Amino acid sequence: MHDYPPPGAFPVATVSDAMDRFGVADGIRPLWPGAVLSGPAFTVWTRPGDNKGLHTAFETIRRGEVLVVNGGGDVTRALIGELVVQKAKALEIGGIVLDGAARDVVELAGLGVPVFARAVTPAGPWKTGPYRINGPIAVGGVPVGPGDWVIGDDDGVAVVPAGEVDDVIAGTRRLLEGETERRAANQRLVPRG
Ligand SMILES: O=C([O-])CC(=O)C(=O)O
Ligand SMILES: [Mg+2]
Repeated sequence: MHDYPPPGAFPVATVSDAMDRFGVADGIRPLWPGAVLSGPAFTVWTRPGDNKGLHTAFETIRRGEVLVVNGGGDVTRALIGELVVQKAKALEIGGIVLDGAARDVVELAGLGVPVFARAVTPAGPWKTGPYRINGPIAVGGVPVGPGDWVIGDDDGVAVVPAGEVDDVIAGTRRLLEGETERRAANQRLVPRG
């Protein structure tokens, strides 16, 4: 498993800027304020509204890995809730990103596992499959493969292809230096007239 920067080390917005502003999962939001994640993807492609594949993923997912689920963008069934996220916490995974929905949001915030999803609904999931584990998927229109770097913060989620991580981190650092200079210049502004 790759070692990627710790959660919150880099703003997702700037990392995306370093990929020519690509790589952002459209419409995927944190389910509680302040949630940050960073780690290698463990991917699941599931039938919309069905979480059997997620339970299978929990049999092999490793500490620090981020469970990334292509649920087809379905918002009518929650793929996870408190009980699933309790498993995620016990296994110390890096977090969960769903192109789908979740429920039990008050309890999720209390558990402190970073969870990002397209929607919230009280409707529970089906549990029959089919699903695919650790193959190429898409989340919010962005390709994700096993081991790609997934990062999330209050702005949303971005995915960096595993082979581009070093270049993107170097580019992000350069952009952050430029932003520091622009911030200082902004603070020197004074009103005219
Ligand atoms: O019933 C489910 O599979 C989803 C859920 O609410 C939980 O994990 O707590
Ligand atoms: Mg529940």
